[in-house]
Amino acid sequence: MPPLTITVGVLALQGGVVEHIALLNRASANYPSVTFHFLEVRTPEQLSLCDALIIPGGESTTMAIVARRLGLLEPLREFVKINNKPVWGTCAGLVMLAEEASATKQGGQELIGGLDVRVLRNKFGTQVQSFVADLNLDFLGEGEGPFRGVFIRAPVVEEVIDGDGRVKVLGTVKKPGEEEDIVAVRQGNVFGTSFHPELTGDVRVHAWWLGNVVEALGQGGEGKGLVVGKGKGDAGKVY
Ligand SMILES: NC(=O)CC[C@H](N)C(=O)O
Repeated sequence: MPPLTITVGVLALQGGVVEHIALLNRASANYPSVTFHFLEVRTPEQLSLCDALIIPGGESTTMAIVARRLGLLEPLREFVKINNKPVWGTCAGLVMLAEEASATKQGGQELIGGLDVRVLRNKFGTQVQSFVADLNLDFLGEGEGPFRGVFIRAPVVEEVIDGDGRVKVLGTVKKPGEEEDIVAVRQGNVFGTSFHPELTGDVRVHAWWLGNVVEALGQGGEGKGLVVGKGKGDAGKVY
């Protein structure tokens, strides 16, 4: 069996690209039998080399305009919704992966979609209202301590618009005096977080997601016997 090689792209039109790549590199140490390539993606050709993709934070309106100009919007939609490759969006990336967004600029903004949710952009206000909150992310596994969520002009999921229960809520935050907000969701191959794990130095969400990528790529090859994921329900599972 040939060794398993996985190429993970990070959409690099703007926003927190190098931070994601740094944490992906660290997370990849959890999967020593897999060869990972991490690739900055700016063209449809580069996207076509990827098995999985991260869409970073930044500004979703700008990202959509640049993606359109570079001919990337349709290939991204195909990547997420037709080829069903694993994709993770953080903050503006979550906005891009939503089917609907409110608080958009006049005339709306283009989205990639894939998550049957409506996001509310900039839920907590402007840059100066950025905050950090300890989150209980059960999917990280039993007994894991809280995860420091960094929220910067963050969106939240204001409504799940899929009635079939395909959208799983994986994390919430509750600010004092406010309602609980949904800040992490997954629908099949698509994962989104309102917060920025790449800015924390805490590798756990990246390691969990890479474990999912390895699993999704379904691996025979070297993946056989690989222990991945400490997520609920798959602790110690051998793929
Ligand atoms: N930190 C971020 O990614 C901010 C997201 C930005 N407010 C948007 O709606 O696109």
